[in-house]
Amino acid sequence: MEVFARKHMSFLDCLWNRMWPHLEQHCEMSPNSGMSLSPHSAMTPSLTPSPTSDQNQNLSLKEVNVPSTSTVFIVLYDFRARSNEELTVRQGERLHIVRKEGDYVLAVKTCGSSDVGLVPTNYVVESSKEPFFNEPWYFDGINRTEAEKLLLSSLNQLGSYLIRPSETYTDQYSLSVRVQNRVTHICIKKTDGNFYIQKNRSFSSLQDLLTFYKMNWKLIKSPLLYPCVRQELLSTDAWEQPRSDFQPKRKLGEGYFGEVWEGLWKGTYPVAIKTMKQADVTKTEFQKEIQALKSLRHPNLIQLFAVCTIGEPIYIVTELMQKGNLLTYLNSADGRMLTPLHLMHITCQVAEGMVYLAEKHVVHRDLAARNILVGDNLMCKIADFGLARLLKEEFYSPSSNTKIPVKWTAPEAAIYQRYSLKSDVWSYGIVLYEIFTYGEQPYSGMTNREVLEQLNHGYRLPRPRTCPADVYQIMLSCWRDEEDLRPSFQNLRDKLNSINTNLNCMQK
Ligand SMILES: Nc1ncnc2c1ncn2[C@@H]1O[C@H](COP(=O)(O)OP(=O)(O)OP(=O)(O)O)[C@@H](O)[C@H]1O
Repeated sequence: MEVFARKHMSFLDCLWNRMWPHLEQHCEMSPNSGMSLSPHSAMTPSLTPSPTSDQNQNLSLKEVNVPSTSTVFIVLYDFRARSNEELTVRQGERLHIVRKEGDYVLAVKTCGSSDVGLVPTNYVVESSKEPFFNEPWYFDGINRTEAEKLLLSSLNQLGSYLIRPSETYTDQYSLSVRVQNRVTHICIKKTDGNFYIQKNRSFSSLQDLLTFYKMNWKLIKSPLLYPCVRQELLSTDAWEQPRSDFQPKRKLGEGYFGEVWEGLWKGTYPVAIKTMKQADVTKTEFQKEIQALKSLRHPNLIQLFAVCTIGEPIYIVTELMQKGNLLTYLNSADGRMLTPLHLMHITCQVAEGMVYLAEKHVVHRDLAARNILVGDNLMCKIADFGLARLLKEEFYSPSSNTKIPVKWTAPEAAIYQRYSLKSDVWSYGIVLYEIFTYGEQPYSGMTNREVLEQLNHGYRLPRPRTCPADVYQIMLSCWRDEEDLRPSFQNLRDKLNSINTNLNCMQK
């Protein structure tokens, strides 16, 4: 009875294993026998002993490197692990292959357990052998989040769709469709080789299923108009956080990049949320810059907390600075009370942050008091480093002269876009001017064109009344025509620290 049931109704293996658990023993084979004792032995290929290697024992996904682009393999036959080194897999499951080891592959399941183990090579087949693998709408090896990211990107539109293997169930697929600004995921089941969404309508191929639901899209409430445009996925990592974790509460301001909101992370932690439209940034640049921001950490730089790049608008989430930007702060009643000693303290902090950026070879391009943020105890932090480069050319080019902050920008950068650490040094000189004038507009009353003309004739901003003479000399050195003659940020920091120390001593 048992043999008959197993032979003729092998798809009920789970049930038979429960009813006759002892036979599972029979399914196992001696590691050295080289032949299968499985009841399916007529169908399954023969086995050679797996390579014994201590390395593979108890490996988990964390410990092995699975290339994100690795080909997905499908399991052809159930395989029960006979030692710690092997991986139990079921027909239809999908695997990433870590490497080949003789007649075995070291594999990890694409979903579920992250255990790594050996599976006989002849028990698996590349998923590219599936009949629909080359269809434009079929996306192998992507998960729900990645599908959403692709469909919601600006290259796709309402009605864009794709089919992907289910993350959770073997032999199931998901039809992901963009409906307005969200994605719906519809489950496609497969039974006896037929695919269906609704039990009473099954199709022998995914192609047929799609043809039907394109015509009868109201049944799934999602028009299927365009296969999803393929593109490199924005990488998902620990910085990517769900949009729903952030609640914008109060608008703090607006800049070229979009709006900035005070908000809460998970309902409790105060954060600043900067919003940017996907359409305004070049994607590869965005990736590069955000990657750079993630690696920067300094007490005088605004700390990046998280990003939300799935959907619109992009969120860049940073620490919240309670007192807002330095320009507004200097102009405020509190700011007006600051003594030259306080002002020196601010200049030193900004210089410290810029030394760090210089060491990391990051050019700010938009250093200005409006991009420095103030917290409690006059803590100052530089913001927006690197963001200027994210904007598409037409949004931030000298030809659209209203956009470029000419009065803060070194002439070679404003005219020839020759940005460098030394053009940042020029801008730092302007920040010193803003600090010692309590936030006055530099070159007040002059147009951008007049500023560039006057600078070319050797004109420089005058010394602010509260500015010590040696600090004004530093400002002038930042505005030297020749970039090479301008001081480095290390040099500026050392000089300002020593002036600050002297001032402090004089006060005592
Ligand atoms: N992390 C933050 N904490 C508190 N306030 C912030 C934060 N980031 C920005 N703000 C506020 O939001 C305003 C707008 O910021 P945003 O960076 O978009 O524009 P900007 O720096 O003023 O101009 P631009 O970006 O065009 O140079 C800032 O001036 C500041 O007052």
